[in-house]
Amino acid sequence: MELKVDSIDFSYDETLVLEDVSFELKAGEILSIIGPNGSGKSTLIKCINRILDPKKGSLIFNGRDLLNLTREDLARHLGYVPQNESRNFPVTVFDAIMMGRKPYISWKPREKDMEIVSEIIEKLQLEDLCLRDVKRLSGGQRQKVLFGRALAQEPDILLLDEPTSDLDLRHQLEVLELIRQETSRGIAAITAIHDLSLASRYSDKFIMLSEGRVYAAGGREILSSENLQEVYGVEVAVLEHRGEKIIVPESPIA
Ligand SMILES: Nc1ncnc2c1ncn2[C@@H]1O[C@H](COP(=O)(O)OP(=O)(O)OP(=O)(O)O)[C@@H](O)[C@H]1O
Repeated sequence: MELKVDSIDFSYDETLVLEDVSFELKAGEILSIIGPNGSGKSTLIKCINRILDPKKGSLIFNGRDLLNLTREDLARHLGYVPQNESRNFPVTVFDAIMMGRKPYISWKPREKDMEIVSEIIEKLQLEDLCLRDVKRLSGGQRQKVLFGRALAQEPDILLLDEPTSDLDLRHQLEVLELIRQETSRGIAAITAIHDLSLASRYSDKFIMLSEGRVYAAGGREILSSENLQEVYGVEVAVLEHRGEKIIVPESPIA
């Protein structure tokens, strides 16, 4: 698996919100997109998932232009977890996760689809909720269901837009551990994330966006107090705890 994003631009109407964004991703890697509110993280994820079409540049997946893939192909290769999603029709947790199998089902789920969905429900410890309407879940429970639906797609790349924003400490770790487990089995993940300490712990590489441009890209070394101060406009202390970086925001820069 290889994804090459080369020099993409995107604008909503006339306003350019992504400019000249490039990066590469390989099987097994977790890439975190970081940057302040409005810097373009969700827009970039939506461009990769083809919800939005970049105005310029290319997205090459395993040597093929992503623009040439059918919706069904895309859904077999890319599993998207949106920041939030509101549905107007009732659907149970089980059925919501089964929706991830849609690209593989001709008219009704097979035994294998049922098994995959049941395994995911167990992995995410959603057994007690599996017949509950998704609308009657807490924000964090709903976020886990969206993650489960993406896993059910058995994608090559998981695209996760703030997958832990509604989760408590325990569930944040559980979901990030699951992402790591999945990537250790050969898929890749791209995650937009605000928690820089968690990002540091669980990511192999980073792109730091500032006003739609890549301000810095690379490994943990880009999480320096200089870069973070410049991009987020706050004084930041970068501490070490058991070999991991802990990012502590101290005070806004006047
Ligand atoms: N549908 C839209 N129409 C017009 N402008 C939009 C739209 N969606 C986002 N934008 C603008 O595009 C820019 C990038 O937004 P985006 O949601 O990608 O940022 P983000 O980094 O994901 O932010 P956050 O951390 O707040 O989720 C922002 O200036 C935002 O106001």
